[in-house]
Amino acid sequence: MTGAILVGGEARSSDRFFQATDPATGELIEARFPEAGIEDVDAACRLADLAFMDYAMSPPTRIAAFLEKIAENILAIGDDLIVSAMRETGLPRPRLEGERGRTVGQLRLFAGLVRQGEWIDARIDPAMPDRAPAPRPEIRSRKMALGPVAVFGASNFPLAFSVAGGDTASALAAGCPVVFKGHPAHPATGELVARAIQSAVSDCGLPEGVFSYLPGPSHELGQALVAHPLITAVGFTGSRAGGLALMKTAAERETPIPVYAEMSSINPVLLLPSRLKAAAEALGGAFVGSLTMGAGQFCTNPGLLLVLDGPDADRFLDGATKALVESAALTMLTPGIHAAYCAGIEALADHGGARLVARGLVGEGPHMARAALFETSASQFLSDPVLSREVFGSTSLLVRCKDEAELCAVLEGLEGQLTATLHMDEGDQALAGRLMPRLIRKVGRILANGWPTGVEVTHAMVHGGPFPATSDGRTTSVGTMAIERFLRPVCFQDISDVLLPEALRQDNPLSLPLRVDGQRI
Ligand SMILES: NC(=O)C1=CN([C@@H]2O[C@H](COP(=O)(O)OP(=O)(O)OC[C@H]3O[C@@H](n4cnc5c(N)ncnc54)[C@H](O)[C@@H]3O)[C@@H](O)[C@H]2O)C=CC1
Ligand SMILES: O=C(O)CCC(=O)C(=O)O
Repeated sequence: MTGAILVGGEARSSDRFFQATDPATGELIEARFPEAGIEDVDAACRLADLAFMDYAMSPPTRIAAFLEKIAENILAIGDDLIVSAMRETGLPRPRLEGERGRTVGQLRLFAGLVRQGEWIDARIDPAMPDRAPAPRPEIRSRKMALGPVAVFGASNFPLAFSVAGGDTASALAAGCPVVFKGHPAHPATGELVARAIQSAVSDCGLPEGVFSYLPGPSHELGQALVAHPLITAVGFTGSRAGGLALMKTAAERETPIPVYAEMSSINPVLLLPSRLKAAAEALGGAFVGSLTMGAGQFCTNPGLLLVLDGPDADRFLDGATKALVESAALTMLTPGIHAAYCAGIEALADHGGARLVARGLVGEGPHMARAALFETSASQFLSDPVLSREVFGSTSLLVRCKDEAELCAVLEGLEGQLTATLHMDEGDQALAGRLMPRLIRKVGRILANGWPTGVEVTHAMVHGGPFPATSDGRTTSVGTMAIERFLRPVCFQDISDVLLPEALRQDNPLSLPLRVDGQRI
């Protein structure tokens, strides 16, 4: 790791440098990293475009082997990767080791998906030369990669949502070269992973432009990347302001492109009455575990609790308070995120419409988050949009609803969400059934009797949801369905076999699953 901008196979430097902060001490980390400039953006995008068709038309086995090689190279970095991520993010070792496992598992899951071939969605509608009154031509189609993709990593998952995270894995799986904008909060960790990908490109004999890495803190860098005419789509996880700014740039280009941005969510948790009666205090304690995990720096953090008012709501608050007042303060990812968290808590504490229920322990480090829990009434909540704004970190607001109608009004007033959680038992089935259509309209994932933090990476997972949880609620950024974001269908009508992509040739040389005249074979 030398501090470099990686443009294809080349390591470049710059005359501008930046440093990361160790959030545990507040000190700058000594290593200096070159800031990528507009010329690097242009060179990376041109190389990506040059690599595109060769890479996209590769047999699935070649792409799958590449994804597996990336996973292998990441593991080969060894403990340096974990140590670097700990220093740059303040996250603890077990969490980062788990995240490395998730990252590698994600790459391997996509490799399996790519090999299996269903994602190509090869379809053949045979010609009907004798059809009357007019013959039908032969029609074949497959899903094809969009082209070079710009990916922005998140600060809160320096491995699983960063350089080799879900957006990169799904774009590479689809056959799209990736130009990655490095997150300025973890440049050493980012570069270690970027070099692992760069080596995998050469180990697998792929064109160098399949991957480039552009580190830097400036918005201009990210903007130039999204505006670059050779970029065809964007993957992003981060703030609402950042996601919206990139969506605007993408929409205003001469050729607008899709932006898949995962932004803000407060993840309502509904504590239904029968379950609450049975387990109010225990639920309060379990809730605090999810709230404070990772200093609450999850977009799936349970930021809103909805409850029918009554003594069981008080018992829940008692249980939560007991756990919360003993919860340790944890270091946040960056001074900026910590400052935004403190400002958010202050705004809620000063807000006449919300009452502070409890705070966690005070920490000793410079950027430590004390957990917080507030409560309010549904009528207050409904009358003031400030109360439903995300405060990124370990804080949550309990809303007391006087009846089911008020609970439904609160749900209907919410913006789009990544998740909604039901705590329920058999006695709550009927109410849950009435709430379900409302939840389906609002969120990407509905779960029962668990907590929303900790997303599984699987085939059925949806980590998405209507705006502003994401910029496009039709998709997911976690799980194998994420590949769909970077594909488009291309149809071949009466094209001779020799000109067809291999995936659609008559003798099915890739042994792909096919849909012939609508039937799976
Ligand atoms: N949705 C989620 O999962 C997450 C949300 N956040 C939110 O984001 C806040 C700040 O955290 P960051 O990780 O720094 O997110 P951020 O959105 O500020 O930055 C993410 C990436 O986008 C780039 N970027 C941001 N604004 C841009 C703009 N206007 N033009 C071009 N590029 C831009 C940054 O340089 C960085 O590479 C947090 O306080 C939290 O509210 C943070 C992490 C994850
Ligand atoms: O909860 C998780 O595992 C994922 C959360 C997430 O996507 C995020 O915070 O960006």
